[in-house]
Parts: sequence; structure tokens; C-alpha cells
Amino acid sequence: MAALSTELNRQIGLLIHRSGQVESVIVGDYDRIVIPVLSHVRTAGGRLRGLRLVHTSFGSGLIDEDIMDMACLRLDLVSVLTMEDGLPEFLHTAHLAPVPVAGRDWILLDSVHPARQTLSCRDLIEALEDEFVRVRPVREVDQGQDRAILVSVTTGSRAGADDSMAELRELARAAGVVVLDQVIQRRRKIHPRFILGRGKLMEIMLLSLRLGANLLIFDQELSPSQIRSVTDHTDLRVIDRTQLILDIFASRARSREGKLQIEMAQLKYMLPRLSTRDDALSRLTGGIGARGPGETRLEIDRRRINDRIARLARELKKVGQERFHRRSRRRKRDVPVISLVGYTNAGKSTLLNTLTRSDIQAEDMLFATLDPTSRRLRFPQDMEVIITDTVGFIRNLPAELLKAFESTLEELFEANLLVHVIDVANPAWREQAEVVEQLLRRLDLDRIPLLRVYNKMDLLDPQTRAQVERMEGVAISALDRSTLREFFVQAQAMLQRELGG
Ligand SMILES: Nc1nc2c(ncn2[C@@H]2O[C@H](COP(=O)(O)OP(=O)(O)OP(=O)(O)O)[C@@H](O)[C@H]2O)c(=O)[nH]1
Ligand SMILES: [Mg+2]
Repeated sequence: MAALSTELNRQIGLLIHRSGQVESVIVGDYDRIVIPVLSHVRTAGGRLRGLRLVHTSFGSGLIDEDIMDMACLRLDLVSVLTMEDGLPEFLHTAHLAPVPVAGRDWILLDSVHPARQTLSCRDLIEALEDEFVRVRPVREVDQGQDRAILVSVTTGSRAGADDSMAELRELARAAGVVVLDQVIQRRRKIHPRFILGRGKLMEIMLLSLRLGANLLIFDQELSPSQIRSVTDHTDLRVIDRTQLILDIFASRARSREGKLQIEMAQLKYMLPRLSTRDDALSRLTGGIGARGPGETRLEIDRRRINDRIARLARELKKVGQERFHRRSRRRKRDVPVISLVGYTNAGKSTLLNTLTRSDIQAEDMLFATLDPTSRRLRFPQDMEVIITDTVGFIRNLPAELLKAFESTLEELFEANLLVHVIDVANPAWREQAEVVEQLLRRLDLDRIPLLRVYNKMDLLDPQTRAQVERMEGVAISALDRSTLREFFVQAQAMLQRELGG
């Protein structure tokens, strides 16, 4: 290798299997070498790739790029052969460390002349892998559950990124993903092709190796080329916030209509992201666990997806018509309708339960409600209304999802009064309320009277409580029926005004 390198004036590298068999020979430039995409070489169950890299160098030893390649590709080890006058000088070897040593995730071995190398590569790698397993055993309970690192790449403020990240964490929890850590990178400008800098990517790879992560969840919507720029260099699955939300919806939808809508949204999201490389496709469509349009559809091509979308559209239209008939029957009876709207987890379902003494699902979980529910409600002053609960809103609501749920949201057009439930115990409530009201404006629903309800007052300190009480709207605690008196009064007054009575 030294002789050839010197003759060609280029680096030469070998990727070698544990068995000693050479996987590929790489000819680089004078000062760098590029490892081919290895997606077809799977990690054999272990943590390391089962391949090591040995390459020549005209420099003085290992450089950052070597460590980076080793970390991103989980190479067994990397050795750099320095040369003098066309002859081998030293072999400089590094391998990944199961636990950081002096703050570093890799270990540099003493340099030796290749002829004096006494270390058995195979023994070293096997001992290393045992150590990785000992440090973080792959527990049975982990199996089937995704282990993720959350990543946010933003040009915005730190506080904004933190807020959004806290929400992403909640979304991950709702999807049943174990969150191991989070990384926020602020950049002046986001590169359209590479979402992360190389250095940051390496940091994340080392982290994922140490924590045993198999999934990266980005807080930003990623373009297909951005996804590929990460998946080409790593063997982690990559999804973005939108896909996470779609996955949650897919696992929660109960009604036939809900299921149809969500499948439609998933397919529409997937379509432009299909690539010719089916490997990238498998990572894209995998989603969380194996839910959604997953593995079984791997081989489906665009045309078949389009067919499916067309069929879903027809079915949805039919279901929509049925619902229209139901709705017009209700309209004929002329019962006024109150619709609860609000950010996800604000307490809409809880309020409906307390108001109507029912028992629909309400829990501390984003998107607990997906399918709209209606109940009858008798006001104290003998007025009967129908009250409906709807799916919660969220910032950066995926456009595909909004479109898919258009028909569900259409129910809102029937409302005579919208009740906007706001969780004032959430530090980001002002922003959340703005997201909701913006969306209402976008859906042209701002012509319907709106009553703001400040919920979870019980969780506030007296000072903030006093502040909230001075604002326009009513302050309640949806868990406590006795706090709802003012709500009844205002809601009824607004309804009567609306109905001209
Ligand atoms: N302390 C307190 N907790 C509340 C109050 N209202 C609701 N919660 C809790 O907030 C959580 C979310 O309530 P839900 O009623 O499921 O919220 P939602 O708006 O229907 O949420 P999604 O359906 O997920 O959009 C639950 O754990 C409720 O118990 C309240 O007034 N005080
Ligand atoms: Mg709910």
C-alpha cells in the first residue's frame, strides 16, 4: 500500500471485514479519501459495523475526518499508515470507546511500525463489542420501542427552539418513543442540502452510539435531500416533526373516517419523498415502529400510491356525505351547537366531560382526541345545546394533515359559538392561543362568535391568577364544576345574541 500510494501520489484505503476479507479498495486524493455509501453492509446485530478502515496518508497521522468517518459509520476501527520515502512508517489506530475517556468518545492506540504490530485486530474488536454490550445491554424491554435523539436546527431564538423542543419531546412521548437526549444547533442560515454541519453530525453519531439510539427526530420539516444527506452517512433512521405527528394520528385514529384521512395524509406526505434508492425509501416510510404505510408498501411505486390516494378520496367523499346527512338532520331539529377548540392538551375533552357529566377520553397526552364527539348539554336556564369536542391544534400543523382533516373541521362551520379553551398553566399559552386563533382565521371561522376560556386556573399562583382574571373571557378549572358558573352565563348570553333571541 505504501509503495502504491507513493507511486500514485494518492491515499489508498481498504475497508476490511472482520474475517479479513477486503470489502473495497478506495483510491483517494493526495490528502483525503472518501468512503463509499455503505448502506448495503448491515451492522451484524452488534453496535459496530464489522468493517475497519486502513488507509495511507502523507500527513502525520489520524485527522478529524478519520474519527468522523469512524463515528458516523460505526467502523470497528480506523488505522492510518504514515510513510517515509515510500516505505511504511507508523500505523496510527483509533477505535470508539464504550464510555468516554477524558471527555472523548474514542481511544487512540500507541503508534507502531506495522511490522511490530502484535495486537490481534479481531480480539480487540470482539473485546470492544463485549464492552459496548456490557455498558448498555440491549434490554428486552427496549425491543420494539424506538430510542431517539431529538435534533433541532434553527435560525430562530434559543428560547423559541427550547419551547418547540419541549413540545417535540411530548410528541415523541405520545408516539411511544423513548427520548434519550436532545441537541439544538443554531445556525445563521440553514443549508438547503445538508441540514447539519459535519461536526455536529459527528457529535450526534457519537452520542447515539453511546446511548444506543436508532432514530433521529428533527424538529424541522426536512426535504428529501436533507434526509438523504444524513442517512447516507449514518445508519440511523431519520424522521421529522411532521412525520411524527402523522404517526401519532395513525396510531390513534379510531373512526373509519379518521383512519381514511390519516392514511391519505401519510401517503401525500410520502409521495414527493420517494426516491429511486429503495434504501432511503425504507427509512422514510418506516416511521415509528412499523405503523402507517410502512414496510409492506416498500415496493409500492408512485403510480400505485396515486391509485390508493384516488380510492381514499372517493371513500372519504362517501363518508363525508353520510356525515352531511347526519348534520342536516341535526340542523332540522334546530339545536344550537357549541364547538370546543384549542391547542392540544388544553383541556377540551375534560371540559366536555365536566359539562355533560360524560366520560370521554381525556388525558395528559398530546392528541388524545382525534375523532370529534358530540354531547347534549342543558344550560341552567333551560336551553338545550349540542356541544362538540374536536382534534387539538398545534403549531406548524402539517399542511397535509390540515387538508386531510378539512372535512372534520368543517363541523366547526356549523357552530353557533366557538369556545376557545386555553391552558394558562402552560408557559407558552399566549403563543399557543395565537396559533389557534390564526388557524381559525385561516379557516375563515373568525366570523363565528368566540368565547375565550382560560383553563387550569387551579395550577396558577395567586398573582398570575389575578392577572388572567382581568382578561377578556372566563377563567375556569375544567376539573371543577363549581368554577363553571361564569362560563354558563357568558356562553348563554353569546348564544342568545347570535341566535337573535
Ligand atoms: N390541573 C388541571 N388539569 C386539567 C384541567 N383541565 C384539564 N386538565 C388535564 O389536562 C390534561 C389534558 O386534558 P384533555 O381534556 O385531554 O385535553 P384536550 O384539550 O382534550 O387534549 P387533546 O384531545 O389531546 O387535544 C388531562 O390530564 C387533564 O386532566 C384543569 O382545569 N386543571
Ligand atoms: Mg381531547
